[in-house]
Amino acid sequence: MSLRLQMLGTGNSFAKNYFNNNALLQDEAFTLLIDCGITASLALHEMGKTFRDIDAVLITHIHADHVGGLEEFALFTQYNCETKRVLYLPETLAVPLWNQTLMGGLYQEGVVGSLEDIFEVRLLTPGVPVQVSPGIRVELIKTPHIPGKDSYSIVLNEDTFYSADMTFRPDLLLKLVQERGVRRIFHDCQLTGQGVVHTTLKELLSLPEEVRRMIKLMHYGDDKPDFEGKTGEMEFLQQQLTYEL
Ligand SMILES: O=c1ccn([C@@H]2O[C@@H]3COP(=O)(O)O[C@H]3[C@H]2O)c(=O)[nH]1
Ligand SMILES: [Zn+2]
Ligand SMILES: [Zn+2]
Repeated sequence: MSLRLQMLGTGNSFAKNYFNNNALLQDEAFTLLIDCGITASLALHEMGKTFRDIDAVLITHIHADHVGGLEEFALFTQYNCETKRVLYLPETLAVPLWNQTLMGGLYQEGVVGSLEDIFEVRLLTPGVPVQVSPGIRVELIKTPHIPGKDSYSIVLNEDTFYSADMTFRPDLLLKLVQERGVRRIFHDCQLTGQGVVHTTLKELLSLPEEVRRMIKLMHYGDDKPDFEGKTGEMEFLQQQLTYEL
């Protein structure tokens, strides 16, 4: 079964030359959006798409470059689509996503009082795989990002790791490759500075060559052109390009 990945954007939260790091995953008849940042609708527009083309959205964590477009997504589907879209949500994010992010703009007395009034909410438990569509199976892994702010990376179809924003976890990456058979890694990559809330290029370059060859870099800054040819075996994911998985 063919599976295609198309990054709406590959930028970090302050990038101006790249859209937010959000992804489309498509099998024959299903389209999953992974994260929905501030620039999501504009990025989709550039791709000749709208939120109508999305069957489900999965949220990895609550930062504006990952959820800042959900209000527009919600209102668009509420008033332009016949069916509710599915919202795959890590169970610990359900309350904060509504109470701390979406309620302000979406609450409407007697009309919208919860996520369930807009989305078909399906809560995800880390470590419990869910078959989202015939060709897309997701399993969450809680990964470190910002203390006290849950963030979840994704194992896709047993062979692909899609990192959320996360700090360096070489032990996890090695375990995924050596014990779970992961063969492809899409990873958050901060090109300069210390890895306080992200994984740095320097840290990823410290991984064994076998693992580096599996990695494509994403969630990078506008300084990316300065690092072309300086990432070893790891390639930069290009936004809006379609990758056959
Ligand atoms: O303790 C903190 C919290 C946040 N930040 C910045 O805010 C950004 C939020 O989006 P992001 O997760 O893509 O990247 C984060 C960082 O750039 C930080 O540097 N240190
Ligand atoms: Zn981010
Ligand atoms: Zn983040």
